[in-house]
Amino acid sequence: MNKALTIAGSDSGGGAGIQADIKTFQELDVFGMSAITAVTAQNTLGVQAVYPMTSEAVAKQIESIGEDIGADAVKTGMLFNAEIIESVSEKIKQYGWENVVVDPVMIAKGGASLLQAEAVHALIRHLLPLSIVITPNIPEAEALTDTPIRTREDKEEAARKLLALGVKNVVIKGGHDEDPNQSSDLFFDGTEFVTLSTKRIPTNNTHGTGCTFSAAVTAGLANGASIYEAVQTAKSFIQAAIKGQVPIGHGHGPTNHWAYRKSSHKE
Ligand SMILES: Nc1ncnc2c1ncn2[C@@H]1O[C@H](COP(=O)(O)OP(=O)(O)O)[C@@H](O)[C@H]1O
Ligand SMILES: Cc1ncc(COP(=O)(O)OP(=O)(O)O)c(N)n1
Repeated sequence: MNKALTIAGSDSGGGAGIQADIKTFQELDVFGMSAITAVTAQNTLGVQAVYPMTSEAVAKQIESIGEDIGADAVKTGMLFNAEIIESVSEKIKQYGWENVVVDPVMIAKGGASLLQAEAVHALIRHLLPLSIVITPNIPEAEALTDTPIRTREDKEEAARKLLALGVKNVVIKGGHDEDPNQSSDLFFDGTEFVTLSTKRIPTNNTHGTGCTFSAAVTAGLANGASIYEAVQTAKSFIQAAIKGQVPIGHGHGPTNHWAYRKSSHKE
């Protein structure tokens, strides 16, 4: 039984955060566990409110997993503030977890802040060096590296800068790219750049794509895949999930977490 822990925020609308992560773990045959960092009141229209947990409450949830069940892979998502980042980093070190996927969540699609601006430094200093792979979108990669990203060369430069910060592997996700035809993610392991491209699906129902993608990478690692294999499967998983979109609510609907299992959506 392979087990994965997500340390992230709750999305009441069910499309992103803890809910997206646990659904993705389940679909990829991994037993999902959670440590909740914040409760968001959220739906397809946006984030209406954020209620952060105390760093003690977050640490305690992680201890409950670490002292008893253990985890084959761990993912972090919304961490909200520097205190939570520091206590999560301490606990990851305490339990010796190495398969750590950091999705450096900063801003939700509707513009709500999911990470305080002053916490970016804590993320870089404490958490990024503990990760096996990080999965920023383009604005997050720009914020972490202070590099504007417009071209492929800019992406490569940002990826190099992230490795210089102590990151071992990075996937810069391409959902925010301007290419109308392809959605291309750039993988870099310090040696080779690999582009993973799929057809861009014209839809507004992309709420939770980043969470779902990084959760699928985490599930792959929990199942014993290599980092690159886990990223490849995650790319197929998110493509199927966007293609099989769930048109609910009045804004950006969520992706379909069971679509990958249904072969008709696989590419
Ligand atoms: N419209 C789309 N069609 C196909 N793939 C997409 C689309 N939007 C995002 N993706 C993919 O979804 C994943 C998450 O990317 P992105 O949207 O950039 O993350 P985030 O939700 O963190 O902003 C990436 O693999 C990206 O290529
Ligand atoms: C609780 C919570 N965590 C993370 C996010 C961001 O999710 P993401 O996958 O980046 O998708 P969008 O919000 O950008 O659609 C979130 N919204 N809520």
